[in-house]
Amino acid sequence: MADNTSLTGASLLVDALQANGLNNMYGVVGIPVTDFARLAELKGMKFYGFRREDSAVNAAAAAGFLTGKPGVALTVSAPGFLNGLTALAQATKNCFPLIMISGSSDRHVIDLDRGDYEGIDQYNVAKPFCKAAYRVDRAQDMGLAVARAVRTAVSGRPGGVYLDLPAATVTDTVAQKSDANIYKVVDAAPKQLPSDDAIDRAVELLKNAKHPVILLGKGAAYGRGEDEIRELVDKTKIPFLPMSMAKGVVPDDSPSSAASARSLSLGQADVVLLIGARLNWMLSNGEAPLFREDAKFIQVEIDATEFDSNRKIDAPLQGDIKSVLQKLVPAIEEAGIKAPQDWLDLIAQDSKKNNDKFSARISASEAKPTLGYYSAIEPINDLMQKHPDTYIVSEGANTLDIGRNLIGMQKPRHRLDTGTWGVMGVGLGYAIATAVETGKPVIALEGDSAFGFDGMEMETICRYHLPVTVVIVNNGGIYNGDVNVVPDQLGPTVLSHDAHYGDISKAFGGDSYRVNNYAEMKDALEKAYKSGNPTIIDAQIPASMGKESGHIGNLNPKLDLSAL
Ligand SMILES: Cc1ncc(Cn2c(C)c(CCOP(=O)(O)OP(=O)(O)O)sc2=O)c(N)n1
Ligand SMILES: [Mg+2]
Repeated sequence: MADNTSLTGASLLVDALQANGLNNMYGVVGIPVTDFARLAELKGMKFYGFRREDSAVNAAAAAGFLTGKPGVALTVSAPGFLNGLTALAQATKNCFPLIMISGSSDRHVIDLDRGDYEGIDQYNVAKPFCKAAYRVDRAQDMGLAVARAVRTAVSGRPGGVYLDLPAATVTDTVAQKSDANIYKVVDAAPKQLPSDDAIDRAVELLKNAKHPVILLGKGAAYGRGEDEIRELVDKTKIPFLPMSMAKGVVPDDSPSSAASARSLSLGQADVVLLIGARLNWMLSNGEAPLFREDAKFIQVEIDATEFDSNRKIDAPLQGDIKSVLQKLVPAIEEAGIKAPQDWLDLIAQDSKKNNDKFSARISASEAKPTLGYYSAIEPINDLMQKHPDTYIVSEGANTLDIGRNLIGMQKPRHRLDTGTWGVMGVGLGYAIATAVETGKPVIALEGDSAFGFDGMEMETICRYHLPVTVVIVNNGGIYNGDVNVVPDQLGPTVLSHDAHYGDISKAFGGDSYRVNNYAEMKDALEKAYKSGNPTIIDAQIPASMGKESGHIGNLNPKLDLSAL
């Protein structure tokens, strides 16, 4: 490499990323970052080229969730930056650490609005959608820029950081490398411990609880608190419920799981211990009837402004999850706290009733000659129990919701899905980064509409020959495929039902299967898993299957269209 290249902003940026242990980059190149990406590869980074920026930034976000280090994404300016912005915002909402680097224009051109090639004020546009935005205008500031980006992304509540990289900085130089002051951030995410008073307050509440429950959010998975949480559940037998991406923090088949008795366990709980879970829309904002009006809440949360966001928190425990639990669990054990047996019996009874109903639905679906949601997804659950190292990524509505309940997880951080915003189009980007970062097989369980948002990334999966099996549950529509409102006009939710999505995989050298019943689905899944090849399995189900908006139909305003 020419000597002066090593003194450019581009080279110093790579040095600073590598100094902080960041060696993978997910992006789409073009003006002004193409050579920057090439230089990154020449200096030992791995660059993964995508077909669209939102998938690349989603991949970097997933890498952040899985590794605890910020994922790194790269986009071009303006349209590429804007394509990545949704994923940057989604990462911030999900509290996944991520640094999105976008090429940009020089300030003097933007600020005088002189009309640049792909010129918008990206630095200011990004701010409302991320944890912080920084702009690096001089090569000499590169060490500081990356240090700030890394620390901001992972400290406190993790999130997305935008790093604006003007074209001029790419080629700007320093006289000597040391001028850029490149260093590894010291203790990027410092431990934060709760006060002894806060611990005592929480223990006091649990001591008197008749109906305690533990609610685990994706923060508990990200915070790597599984050892402490498993000990807490094992020692106290307090029933737990995992939110979607917290599944596996405690194995779903644990006898203390109350997931099958969700309404009863939350609706009758008198003390709720929230661990890395926010009382947002996914938990009815903490309101009745999901929770009792008189329920008391203990909340483990790193961001104090989250407390009382939706209802009074009686025992706030501020700190990082692992540090809080390392103080809280021994204190609970010392107090000899155990869940009352009558409460456990009540939950066990309700769980058995609901599990019996669920199993009957699965067996009925498996017995049918055609495929349904349950018979299409149950083979994935079977495979997961046999191979718990496998990762699951999922998106859709019914496909997502039924899959969440049907697929039991044994390990933490092995399930990624549409997250707090329920965003479609995350699946394949998440699957790619999961396969890259872990080297393990990934199953992407997709609704047919959801797959359409990022289906072209199947080419990326095939190009890097990743062990990703994409199962597309095809009911020919958004939620379902047979609601037409105007004769001989396709309804707004209707998509192609007799579709051969598998051909997209074949087009790029991947494998494909089309299955119409349980046995065929089971067989195709086994073959795909064993092959380690990129694969699409087209699981055809009737267009009539699927509820509008899956399990969150209550959020979709209903109009009386019959009168029209
Ligand atoms: C970016 C984006 N656009 C649109 C939606 C709305 N939406 C859409 C378009 C969904 C797809 C549902 O259809 P599917 O085929 O993926 O799954 P099922 O048919 O099995 O329900 S789920 C949902 O909330 C969204 N959540 N995110
Ligand atoms: Mg569908």
